[in-house]
Amino acid sequence: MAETIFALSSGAVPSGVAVIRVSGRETKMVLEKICGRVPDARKASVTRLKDPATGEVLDEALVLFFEGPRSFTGEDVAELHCHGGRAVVGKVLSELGKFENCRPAEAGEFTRRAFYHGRMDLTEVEGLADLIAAETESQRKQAVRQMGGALGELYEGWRSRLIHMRAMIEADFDFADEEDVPGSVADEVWSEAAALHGEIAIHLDKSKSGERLRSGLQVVLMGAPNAGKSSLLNAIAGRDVAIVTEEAGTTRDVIEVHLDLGGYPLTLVDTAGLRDAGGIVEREGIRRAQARGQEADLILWAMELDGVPYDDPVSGLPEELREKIPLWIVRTKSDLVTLPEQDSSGTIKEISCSDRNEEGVKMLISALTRFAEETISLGEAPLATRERHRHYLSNCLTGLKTAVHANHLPTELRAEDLRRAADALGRITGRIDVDDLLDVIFRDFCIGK
Ligand SMILES: Nc1nc2c(c(=O)[nH]1)N(C=O)[C@@H](CNc1ccc(C(=O)N[C@@H](CCC(=O)O)C(=O)O)cc1)CN2
Ligand SMILES: Nc1nc2c(ncn2[C@@H]2O[C@H](COP(=O)(O)OP(=O)(O)OP(=O)(O)O)[C@@H](O)[C@H]2O)c(=O)[nH]1
Ligand SMILES: [Mg+2]
Repeated sequence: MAETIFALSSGAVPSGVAVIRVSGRETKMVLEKICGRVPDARKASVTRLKDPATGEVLDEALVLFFEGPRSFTGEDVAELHCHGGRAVVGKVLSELGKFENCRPAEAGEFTRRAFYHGRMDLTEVEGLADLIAAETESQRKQAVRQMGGALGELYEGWRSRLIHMRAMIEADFDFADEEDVPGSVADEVWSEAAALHGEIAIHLDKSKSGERLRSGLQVVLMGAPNAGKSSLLNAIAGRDVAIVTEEAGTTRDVIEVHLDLGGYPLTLVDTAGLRDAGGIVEREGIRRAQARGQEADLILWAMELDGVPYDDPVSGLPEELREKIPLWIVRTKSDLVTLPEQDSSGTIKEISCSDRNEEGVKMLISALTRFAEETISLGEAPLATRERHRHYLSNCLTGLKTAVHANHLPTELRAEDLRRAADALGRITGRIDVDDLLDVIFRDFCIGK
């Protein structure tokens, strides 16, 4: 933190305006040298930026100064809102680099300083990263909520209940020898711990939803060669994404399209048609198709309405994909034959469509939209959104469970399990030693954030 950092915080140049952010101890000195003065804190002022050595005007900018600790990072912060030309931005950044103890910021470093100075907890930091990555309304909503502290507050609330339980147990120790204090305090604590275990278990159960919302549902198109998968992908995407030919074995690579279905994110994946193929390239394509199928939230099994026996419609689908993953049969090329009665028996859902028939494609899109709504419905309660959260939540549950059930063990040991449970929650919010986690969390940030 000894160094002052700077970076372009707005998007790619050229742009209408470019925001260059500076944070750290030298901020005031930088402003004096480059603007001629330190502007009033938290007031926008139009200022000429000058080369400190020659006095040459670099740009006319809007300048903001935030005096620490009332700033985004908690340090002195300046923002130079310059014109967004490549040369302007390049020149201002290079002048900033000439000041002593000033250097370009690393990815996420401003936010890292905000975390370090206690302006944000780790779940808020993650929420901010998610907000910048958000592509759909539901993702934006979840991220704004998490950035605003909803998830962190939930976990800190649970943690303070655990800390309170331990305090009760310790108080019970202190009074244990005195006759007039009833020995039931501990019993109460254990029933409270059991109740908390229940709450956290429910929350953990729903966490898959939060993660799916963050990363988008994976829907994988699979089927025999020539079934019409790529045509369907193009029809749903509304553009010509994948190559379509009458040759079986056209698609080899995995092709992804990101869709926004009623605000829910869904990635539709086109894959190579499955068959016992000879060529090396096609075989590799089929291997990748099956790997994507394994990770899918839903498989769309494409097959022509005509010509394929109805007794085993999914023949060709690897055994291991049949049971685990929801699967819809999509009868393609429905324009070529008259439709049989729709059969919607069992868990397998059937939809008929054709890339030549808008109605069928629309039906499929609305079925996918409903699937997304049902799978990742965004309720009122904040959801865990990362594997990291789930990991520590289950550590917390283990601690709680051990404490509750170990009634044959001395209370000190059971209290120690409560501490472990509380620490696991503290690792999620970043209140408990997290140095080892930070690099991973900040790795995905943009420079300037
Ligand atoms: N120009 C600009 N726009 C931006 C940001 C920014 O840093 N600069 N933000 C960031 O990337 C976001 C806004 N977030 C911010 C959060 C806190 C503070 C801040 O100065 N907080 C002080 C004062 C709060 C107050 O006056 O109410 C504090 O928390 O003490 C600034 C921006 C989005 N837009
Ligand atoms: N009439 C009609 N032809 C279709 C329809 N969908 C696809 N086709 C034709 O069927 C052939 C194969 O279509 P593709 O979309 O390439 O099939 P695919 O399943 O992606 O095939 P592979 O990539 O080889 O596995 C092409 O000639 C398409 O024009 C449809 O709805 N109606
Ligand atoms: Mg194809």
